[in-house]
Amino acid sequence: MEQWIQRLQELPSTCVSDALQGKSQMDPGICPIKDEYKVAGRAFTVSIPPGENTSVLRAIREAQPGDILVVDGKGFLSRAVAGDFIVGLAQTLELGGLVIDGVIRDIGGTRELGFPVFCRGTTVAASGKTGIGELQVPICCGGTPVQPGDYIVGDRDGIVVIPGERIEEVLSKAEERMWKDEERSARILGHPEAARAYLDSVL
Ligand SMILES: O=C([O-])CC(=O)C(=O)O
Ligand SMILES: [Mg+2]
Repeated sequence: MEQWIQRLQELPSTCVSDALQGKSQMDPGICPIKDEYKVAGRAFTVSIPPGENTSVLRAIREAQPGDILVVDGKGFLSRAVAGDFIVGLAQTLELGGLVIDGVIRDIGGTRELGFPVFCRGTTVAASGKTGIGELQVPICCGGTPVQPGDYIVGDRDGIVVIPGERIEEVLSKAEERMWKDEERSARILGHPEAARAYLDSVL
């Protein structure tokens, strides 16, 4: 695994967001189907027309292990981009996760798989299989541009997109932020005098 991805996996999405000055996050309507899910890795992008998911299968076949499939389903809420079978295929081929601007189905079975999926919710109806769609093109997912090869970090707080060429700089800033936050909390929280001194220093 790329050392960048290992470092990304250790980071809360909030620190990555701070490193990007609060920009580049997806719409908060795209949520993990289990609270504890986390995704961190390179984006493999998929663009599909509303209600059509053949290209998701093509993407699962083409993507590398660890890749995060980022699917622009145009926010369509009536047809499922995937269900427990398609998510199971992504898991079997060791992809890193699925981020969908759209909905899934078979939610019970999909949760049981233990594979990280982020989406806008569920529906009962399947998508069509006409074969239309594009892989590894620039897309917009949850209102945010995503290029093939950008990096994605997502958890219960939200999903952040890191432009591929900024990964090194953003990682360093986000790590520094995380260490500073941890040090500050350990020093101040639970210590009333330190808490008062902190408030006096910032107000
Ligand atoms: O077949 C589909 O399009 C969605 C589905 O139910 C599955 O993946 O299990
Ligand atoms: Mg199904």
